[in-house]
Amino acid sequence: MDTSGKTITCQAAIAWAANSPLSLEEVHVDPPKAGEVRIKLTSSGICGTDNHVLKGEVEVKFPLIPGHEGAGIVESVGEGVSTVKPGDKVLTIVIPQCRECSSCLHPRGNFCKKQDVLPTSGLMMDGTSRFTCKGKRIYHSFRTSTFTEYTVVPEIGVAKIDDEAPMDKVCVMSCEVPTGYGAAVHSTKVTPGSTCVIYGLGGIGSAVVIGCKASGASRIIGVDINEEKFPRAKALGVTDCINPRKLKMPVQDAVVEMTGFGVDFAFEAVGRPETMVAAWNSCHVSYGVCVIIGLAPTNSYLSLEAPEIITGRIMKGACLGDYKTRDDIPQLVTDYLKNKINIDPLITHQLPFNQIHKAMDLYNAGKVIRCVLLF
Ligand SMILES: NC(=O)c1ccc[n+]([C@@H]2O[C@H](COP(=O)([O-])OP(=O)(O)OC[C@H]3O[C@@H](n4cnc5c(N)ncnc54)[C@H](O)[C@@H]3O)[C@@H](O)[C@H]2O)c1
Ligand SMILES: [Zn+2]
Ligand SMILES: [Zn+2]
Repeated sequence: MDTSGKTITCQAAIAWAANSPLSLEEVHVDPPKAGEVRIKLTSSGICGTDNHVLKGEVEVKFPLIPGHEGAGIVESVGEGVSTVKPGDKVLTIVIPQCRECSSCLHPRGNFCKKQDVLPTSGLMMDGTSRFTCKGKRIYHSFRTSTFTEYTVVPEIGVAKIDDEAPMDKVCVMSCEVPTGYGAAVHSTKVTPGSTCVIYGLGGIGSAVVIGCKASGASRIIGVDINEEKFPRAKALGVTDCINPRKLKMPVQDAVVEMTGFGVDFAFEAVGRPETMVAAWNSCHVSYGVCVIIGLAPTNSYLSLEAPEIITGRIMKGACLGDYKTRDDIPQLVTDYLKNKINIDPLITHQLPFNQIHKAMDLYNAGKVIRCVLLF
């Protein structure tokens, strides 16, 4: 049946408020307007950022359809869309690439001015929503919203990928892999023989480990308060695992002691100010590089010892591995198809979309690296 130009009625998970269970509802998805693309989702990961949204830690508007780490097939396109067509395999990307703003035009910039993360409006670029449920407007999540059978996203946030891509797995290429692997191999360029520490061994931290290992790091220290994460982290290349709650000293002091002088590269993949400060203080004071990946709660601040800043250490934030998203992420997918990156260990669970409650329970119990929802 040709659905283009028509409203589609389908199933979606709605968060009606912060800290309330997701509710599976029948929603109406409007056709894409000019510059927009409607996508039939095939898979979506559940990322730590979705958890921050659901817990009300980052400021968003409710009710909303969460989810951003999506893969799917283009169903229809709005006026003027030229880079994708119905039937194309695509990923939804949180940080778009408009190719026109100051970030996109800079050789290193990737935080496109047309993003809707910091701050978030919950609306498409024309200030309206494409979702309704029970007569109510439902907000978008970072202009992605992937916990739904169909979504509408801006063309500038759609990456067209290889026709051969396995659509049940490749959703993690939308966020987890570029963010974690990219932070190590692209944002920071971890050097062979270097020492690294990763705070948080969830989905993103595990992808950082893969990147550090691929770059030839000689020592990779993993820090997590959930020791169930340790066996998988070791299988990916972590050489030493630390549980800060079992230490008699601050975790950063333990890392400095273990390495003699502090690490070459520290990554924060938790999203809390205290682990960001710990990552900073784990670095070699002169040449260490601290990369902040975790998304801290809205209105939180870092407190650093100001005199210590002159010693030479670098602190850097990174979103989606600093990649030019629409240009570079499809290339990562092709590298996966050519067996240059192995993303399979990052997906520990797959469940049908209508079992999203079970998937959230597994996530909240700390059992998964990534659980992928299948449509
Ligand atoms: N910058 C980006 O582009 C980007 C992209 C995706 C996700 N993120 C952020 O990265 C962070 C991690 O996301 P994820 O998907 O890996 O989440 P996750 O829930 O899979 O992993 C988080 C891990 O941190 C651990 N943890 C919690 N408190 C800790 C502490 N005090 N010390 C050490 N470990 C602790 C948890 O046990 C868990 O293993 C989130 O803040 C998320 O918002 C950023
Ligand atoms: Zn994400
Ligand atoms: Zn831009």
